[in-house]
Amino acid sequence: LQTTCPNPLLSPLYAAPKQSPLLVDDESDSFDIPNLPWTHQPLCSTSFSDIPGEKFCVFSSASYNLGAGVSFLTTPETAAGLVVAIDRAADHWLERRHFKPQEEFQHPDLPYAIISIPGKGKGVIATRKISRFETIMRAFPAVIADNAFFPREEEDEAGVKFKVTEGGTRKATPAGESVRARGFVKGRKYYQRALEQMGDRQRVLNLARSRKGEMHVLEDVIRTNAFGMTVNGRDCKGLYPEIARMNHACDPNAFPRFTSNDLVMSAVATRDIMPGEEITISYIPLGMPTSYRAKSLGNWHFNCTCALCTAPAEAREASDSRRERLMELFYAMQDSETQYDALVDWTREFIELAQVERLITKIGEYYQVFMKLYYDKGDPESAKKYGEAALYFAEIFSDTEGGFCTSLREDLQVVEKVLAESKAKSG
Ligand SMILES: C[S@@+](CC[C@H](N)C(=O)[O-])C[C@H]1O[C@@H](n2cnc3c(N)ncnc32)[C@H](O)[C@@H]1O
Repeated sequence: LQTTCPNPLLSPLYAAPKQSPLLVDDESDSFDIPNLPWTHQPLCSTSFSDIPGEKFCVFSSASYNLGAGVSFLTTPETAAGLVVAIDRAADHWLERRHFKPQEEFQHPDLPYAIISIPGKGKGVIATRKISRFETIMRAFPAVIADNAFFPREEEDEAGVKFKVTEGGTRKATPAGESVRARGFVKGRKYYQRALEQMGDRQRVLNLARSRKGEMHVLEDVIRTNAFGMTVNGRDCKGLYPEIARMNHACDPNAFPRFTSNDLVMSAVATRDIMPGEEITISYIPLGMPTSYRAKSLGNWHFNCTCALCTAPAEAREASDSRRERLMELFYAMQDSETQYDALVDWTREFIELAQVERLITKIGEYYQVFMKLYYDKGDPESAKKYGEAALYFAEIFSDTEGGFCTSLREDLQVVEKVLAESKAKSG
């Protein structure tokens, strides 16, 4: 009986760089060691966490990205894990030429320009034809902040206000005190520090704001412009100033793709884009009907004027009914009572509707589910077909080294093994 891990050093559990020389905080004697990118002593606090003693700090590198700089509001462990990714940004120096604090921007080597768009502030348009699946832009972060810096406030059925923390624990708020107000005050010092330590503040301060006056300017900019993302297993908001100029559309022609190994956020074209066409991304989950989208976009504090939301009622209703049917089919297909023949019919119907609704960036997700369904129904051939297609799209639109692609590759290996075994048996 083996009671200890045979090779503890290789276990991912042991990979956390607890004793790593890269792990520093406000109490470290020296953070000025050769491998560290930080240009300032971290500023830390234990008040952002419900876990006793857990620290969150501001880590900044003013020299990152040709002096544009970056600040991370995160734990010392996560910051230590980011050091290698920060270094990798150097590989992309050619694509960072456009990092200048201009409000409007065009460069002959880049396929887009940032211009004013009536009713939407600034926006990004194509300056030449961009082909489907082409990477339009690669953006580097100005700030990545853990969600612990953004307390949410919710009410229970009796109307009592709760602070919802990162770990999901709920704390009742003292009567009459606004948690949002407390959150703002607490974070203010750290946002200010993150801003001051950034090389190029204008790059961030020029960005759109939607809640003026209520909170620290950096928090407002982050809430208006940042992407939700997972970094080292933690939920964060990432501010990528150049890509943040892209406006929202409910049927967008681009998709933001985050790669964890270099912290780059790219915009990938989901279809051919013609010169002069606005380049858009979706700020909310794709494939939802109008009422859900309006509610979701309410959190972004603007009324959507995209082509789908302003389309004639007939077109919107037709799109809504296709989207509702897609959801209905997706649940029905996953019901354990579903027979194989029905699964085949519904898969065909589902794919046709998803094509009409142009949900190409969701295809990887859908096909992963289809792979599992066909595998469970004893059809590994079809499972393999959907698994391969899922991986093809996942590698275009998501992090090739991330969890989704990795699990797809592992699932495909299982399916291929089963197929090889059954072929060996029959042959
Ligand atoms: C992330 S910024 C996008 C860039 C922004 N237009 C700018 O000037 O920097 C988000 C803001 O852009 C505007 N916006 C984005 N998409 C829009 C849309 N579909 N309809 C109307 N306004 C939009 C809203 O003011 C929103 O708060």
